[in-house]
Amino acid sequence: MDIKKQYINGQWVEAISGNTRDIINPYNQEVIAVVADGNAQDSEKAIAAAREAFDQGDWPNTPATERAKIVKKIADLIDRDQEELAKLESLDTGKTLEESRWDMEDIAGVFRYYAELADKDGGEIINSPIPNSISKVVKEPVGVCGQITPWNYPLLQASWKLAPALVTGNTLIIKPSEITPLTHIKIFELIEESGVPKGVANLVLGPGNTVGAELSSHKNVDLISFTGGIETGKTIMQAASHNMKKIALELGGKNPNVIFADANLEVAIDQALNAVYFHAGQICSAGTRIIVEESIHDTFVDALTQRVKKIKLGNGFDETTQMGPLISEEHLKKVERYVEKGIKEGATVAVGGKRPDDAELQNGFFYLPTILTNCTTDMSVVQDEAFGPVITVEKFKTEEEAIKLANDSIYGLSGGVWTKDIVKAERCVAKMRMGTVWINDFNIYFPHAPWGGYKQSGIGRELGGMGLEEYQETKHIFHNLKPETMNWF
Ligand SMILES: NC(=O)c1ccc[n+]([C@@H]2O[C@H](COP(=O)([O-])OP(=O)(O)OC[C@H]3O[C@@H](n4cnc5c(N)ncnc54)[C@H](O)[C@@H]3O)[C@@H](O)[C@H]2O)c1
Ligand SMILES: C[N+](C)(C)CC=O
Repeated sequence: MDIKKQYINGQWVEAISGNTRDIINPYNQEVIAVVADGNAQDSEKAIAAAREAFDQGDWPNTPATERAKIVKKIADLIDRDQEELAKLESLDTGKTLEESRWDMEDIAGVFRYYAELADKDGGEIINSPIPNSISKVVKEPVGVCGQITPWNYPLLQASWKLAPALVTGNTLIIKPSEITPLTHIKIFELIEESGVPKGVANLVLGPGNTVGAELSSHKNVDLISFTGGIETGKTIMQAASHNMKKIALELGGKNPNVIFADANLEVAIDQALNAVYFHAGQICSAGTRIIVEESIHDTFVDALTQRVKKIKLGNGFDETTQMGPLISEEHLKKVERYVEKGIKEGATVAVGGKRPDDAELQNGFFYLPTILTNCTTDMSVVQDEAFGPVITVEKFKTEEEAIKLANDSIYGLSGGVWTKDIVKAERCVAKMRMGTVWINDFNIYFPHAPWGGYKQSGIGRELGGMGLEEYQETKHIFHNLKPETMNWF
């Protein structure tokens, strides 16, 4: 197999060490690609290229309209190569091809959205209180941006970082998860084809504790934008403090899905499945904490369980497959341990709770879609992010209790409320401490609305206007049109 390379300073290059890494299909453990496996030296080289492109190059001062044209071209190229990108994403992550196709549509939409937003903010004239002066506020790029992405939605999470960074005139180095680099490599072919100048966008491949750590700590990186787990987020925050770089952190979630007895139960049950079992629950905003009103608890759980029993596991490329594997053996074991601990703490397995027995699934990292009942908020299984296909069910009697349970978490990424009572719904979401709340829906996101977490789910916002501002500095320019001496000293 040809070695897939990094993209640094406009060149496709192997790792300086010459090291490579096998990329594994989580459905059957076959090697699907061999990629360069960089280390801190490769990061250093990419940072130097991005620094030079920012300090000496034209990109930061290129008119926003011109940058927007290039970013829009990237969107068009994504559309052109959508099927190839979707297949690579499914091979690499195990998610169904249908889900990857949705992701690719979303991704092109993100590039298009930011291309359209690029030239809309021309700054602001301030009504200066000082006579004979002009006071204005302009937005400028932050500088060299380090970007680190996770394995669950590799290219989608990258698009939330690449598109706003590019249209605002920054230069960047992105590092995908070492186990899912394939669509990042492909999009850099498209970035090259689109005409982004050399050095502006760089791709470094390799592990977090070398390549990622260097990006987070390096003095020549002005901003680090990270999507991944809380513990890694803390490490990155500490590393970023070395040169006080700006940070944007999109971290985990343990997302409550509150179901009132007066909800449209048919829809609530159907969407409760979608909220968790897409991509085998490996979604930061998965609605894994079902909090259901006691009077409908048994009916709700029975109906949900019947539907879960019918979920078809398999190869993401098979059109009948509804749920693919987990990402790795290590992650599968983590999910197993999490469920075992929940059972020891008193949870009951309503369905699933183990690996499937089917012969055809034994080479993949599969875990059955699972529902745990009799859960209480003090259990680790209710508090910790499983990042797998596992629902925990808690009961409530009053609205107040439901909100208290929903907020009882170190996380604050997202949550949902199901009820036909619109006043009650608005009352609840006003009290829910999360960055995104859905009423009578779950897991909806689009480029126009901000995404990010309260509490330990993160710092900052991606998407929307706020996602653009993350990549901008704000400068106040005061111009004295009639300078005069004061003769104070
Ligand atoms: N909030 C969101 O929008 C969002 C979206 C997707 C995933 N996530 C979260 O991501 C997590 C799953 O992803 P993961 O397992 O890839 O997360 P992770 O934290 O293990 O890894 C994420 C990235 O960080 C890198 N990394 C690891 N150690 C590092 C270090 N010391 N310094 C710098 N970089 C380092 C990894 O190589 C990878 O590229 C879950 O917690 C999930 O909730 C959040
Ligand atoms: C943000 N989202 C839902 C696309 C992916 C989270 O893992």
